[in-house]
Amino acid sequence: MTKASDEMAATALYVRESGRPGGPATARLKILLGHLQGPAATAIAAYPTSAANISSSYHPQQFQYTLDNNVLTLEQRQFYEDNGFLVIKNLVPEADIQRYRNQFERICRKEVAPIGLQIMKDVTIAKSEFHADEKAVTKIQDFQSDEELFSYCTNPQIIKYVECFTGPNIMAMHTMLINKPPDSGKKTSRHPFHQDLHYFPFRPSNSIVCAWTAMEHIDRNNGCLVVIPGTHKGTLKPHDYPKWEGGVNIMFHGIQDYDANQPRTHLVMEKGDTVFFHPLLIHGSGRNKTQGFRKAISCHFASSNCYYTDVKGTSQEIIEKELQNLLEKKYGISKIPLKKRIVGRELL
Ligand SMILES: CCCCCCCCCC(=O)SCCNC(=O)CCNC(=O)[C@H](O)C(C)(C)COP(=O)(O)OP(=O)(O)OC[C@H]1O[C@@H](n2cnc3c(N)ncnc32)[C@H](O)[C@@H]1OP(=O)(O)O
Ligand SMILES: Nc1ncnc2c1ncn2[C@@H]1O[C@H](COP(=O)(O)OP(=O)(O)OP(=O)(O)O)[C@@H](O)[C@H]1O
Ligand SMILES: O=C(O)CCC(=O)C(=O)O
Ligand SMILES: [Fe+2]
Ligand SMILES: [Mg+2]
Repeated sequence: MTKASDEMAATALYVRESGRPGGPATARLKILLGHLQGPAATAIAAYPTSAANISSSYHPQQFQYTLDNNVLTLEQRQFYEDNGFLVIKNLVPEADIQRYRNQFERICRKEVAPIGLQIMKDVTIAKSEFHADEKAVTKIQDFQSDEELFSYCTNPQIIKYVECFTGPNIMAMHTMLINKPPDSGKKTSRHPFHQDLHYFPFRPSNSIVCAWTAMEHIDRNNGCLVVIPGTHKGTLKPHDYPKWEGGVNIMFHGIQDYDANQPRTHLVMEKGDTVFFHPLLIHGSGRNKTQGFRKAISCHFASSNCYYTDVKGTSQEIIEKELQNLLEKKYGISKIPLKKRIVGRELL
């Protein structure tokens, strides 16, 4: 694959937003390729593979979900192995979080418009005539082209931990800043229980990890993350929209047949605390019962050794179809497979 076609694939998402491909920001974005294709493969070859990493582990049998690089204590490794998540307290400095907050506000005020950025509104607001500024934005996605927000993904403190799960050659695959609004009374501020892998057309799942950082104190009052420990050991479950009376946000698919009796853990976190979790871990977030907009920033990282998969004929086909229909309706663009829409950015 040539450099030009590589970039064309990588900018597929951006073409429809900005009306023009390329440009300095997109030139630095690369699609995550299978390890046999394209220029990304050159970069990959310079690094040890994650397989090599696993085999150099002191605990090859014992540990399946973490790598041996002397960052995690034995207890921390064991905790992630058993539970599928790990909270690191006070990881991201307050000054950095203030920068993300300021940039988010600039984006909401439309002072900056990063290429490829998706702005999501709460369903209650999206379906009404009310279009205020940041109060209408429930989350932004795909901020990989925004240097200010992307500095979250390159934060050395974050990367140090990410490497424990992905190995050293890392791609930032999906980014979000979530601005959970006060619940309107319809419970639409909830995020149903789901597995993030449902949205991702690449594997293996053990080489993917989400970092999610609280931008303020978050507890059950303003809708904390809720996890079902140990569920990362299961398989990807079928997802669809939950049948909630008050409505559900677009693309907020949930697991249909989850066991409501499984014990949940509510993650109470302070500003800067960061949870790393496996893409099969079942999680969601509760209602925001406060008047504030609850903020968190997150990135899904993957090893560059991951490869894209075709979701056709799998339980993930539903999200691909939904995105294709949306694009067709909104922009008249014909069918783009999911694997062409999730664009990673290499951490250089
Ligand atoms: C990743 C871990 C899991 C996290 C969950 C997030 C899922 C992540 C999945 C992906 O990211 S897949 C990878 C690629 N990502 C994307 O393609 C981003 C998809 N997002 C979008 O395309 C736009 O952000 C979206 C269409 C959702 C909103 O864009 P706009 O604000 O320009 O849309 P617009 O206002 O024109 O609304 C389009 C339709 O959606 C409706 N809509 C918008 N926001 C809504 C909402 N929140 N709830 C329900 N409906 C909503 C809106 O009413 C309208 O419906 P109608 O055509 O029937 O009028
Ligand atoms: N029927 C359901 N289907 C899928 N997920 C659900 C369902 N009911 C609740 N959840 C999810 O359970 C998680 C936590 O629920 P929790 O009970 O803590 O929050 P809440 O119902 O919003 O608030 P609270 O119970 O504290 O008043 C959230 O991720 C929520 O979206
Ligand atoms: O509510 C949150 O902050 C988490 C949402 C979430 O899990 C997701 O978008 O995948
Ligand atoms: Fe999620
Ligand atoms: Mg509840």
